[in-house]
Amino acid sequence: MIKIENLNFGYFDTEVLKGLSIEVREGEILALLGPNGSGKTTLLKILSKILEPKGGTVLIFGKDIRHYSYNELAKTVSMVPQIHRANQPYTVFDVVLMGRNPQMDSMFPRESDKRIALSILEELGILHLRDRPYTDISGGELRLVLIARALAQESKIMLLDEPTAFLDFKNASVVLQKIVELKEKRGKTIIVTLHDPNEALSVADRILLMKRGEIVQIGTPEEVLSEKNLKYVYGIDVEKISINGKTFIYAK
Ligand SMILES: Nc1ncnc2c1ncn2[C@@H]1O[C@H](COP(=O)(O)OP(=O)(O)OP(=O)(O)O)[C@@H](O)[C@H]1O
Repeated sequence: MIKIENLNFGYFDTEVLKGLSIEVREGEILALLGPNGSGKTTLLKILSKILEPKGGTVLIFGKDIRHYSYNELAKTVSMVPQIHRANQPYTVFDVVLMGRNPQMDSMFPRESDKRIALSILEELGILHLRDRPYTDISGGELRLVLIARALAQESKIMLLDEPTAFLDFKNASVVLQKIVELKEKRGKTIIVTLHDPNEALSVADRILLMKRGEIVQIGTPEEVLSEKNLKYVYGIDVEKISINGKTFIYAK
């Protein structure tokens, strides 16, 4: 579904992604894990054509990302950014409706587009915010709105950059459950950056562990989240414990 070969990228003279080769399988949740600055967001920005590779290829459904128009790519790939500056006081409903743009033939949303936006707001438990300006909501509420906007896009591939950042304990768990549901019920392919290995353990089919723009290991959570790998990547000692058949990782 996504095939990345020998991908290189750098900002100015600084190399940030160094010869990455990865295949992302249809219908899987791939979690990107790695310390701050390891290149996770940069990789997502390349997959959503915000940045262009400096070397190597990215194929999405067999087609080079360079040959996708922005509109065509937006039908296939949606992105929930890590940082979003809300400038204009659009209502929450209008922001979510904007997610329908790539699917619309004219400038005007159809009734069906509005229905989709409303049902997504309801599904994420933020229907009560629909008429509020999205400049005047909390950081966690804004994150849910951005997730709703990406869902409204109805793309096969979703990229989520730290979707649980700023969320309270309950909403973080709602979003993680939603990610799993999106895969299981809607067949989405999801690439998600996370910081907490426990969150990655709970949702990911596979984990890509990165350090300074390179792949440390890609594989199942059990394979990748070894004490040795985590020590190598984060420089801390961790311990894995099992409670009722579930594994948890904590820093010692
Ligand atoms: N616009 C930019 N201009 C120059 N350097 C940048 C820019 N954006 C990111 N970088 C640098 O590229 C490297 C990778 O950054 P990136 O944001 O991809 O990492 P990350 O793994 O997503 O980090 P985090 O977990 O902190 O979000 C870092 O060294 C960062 O300082």
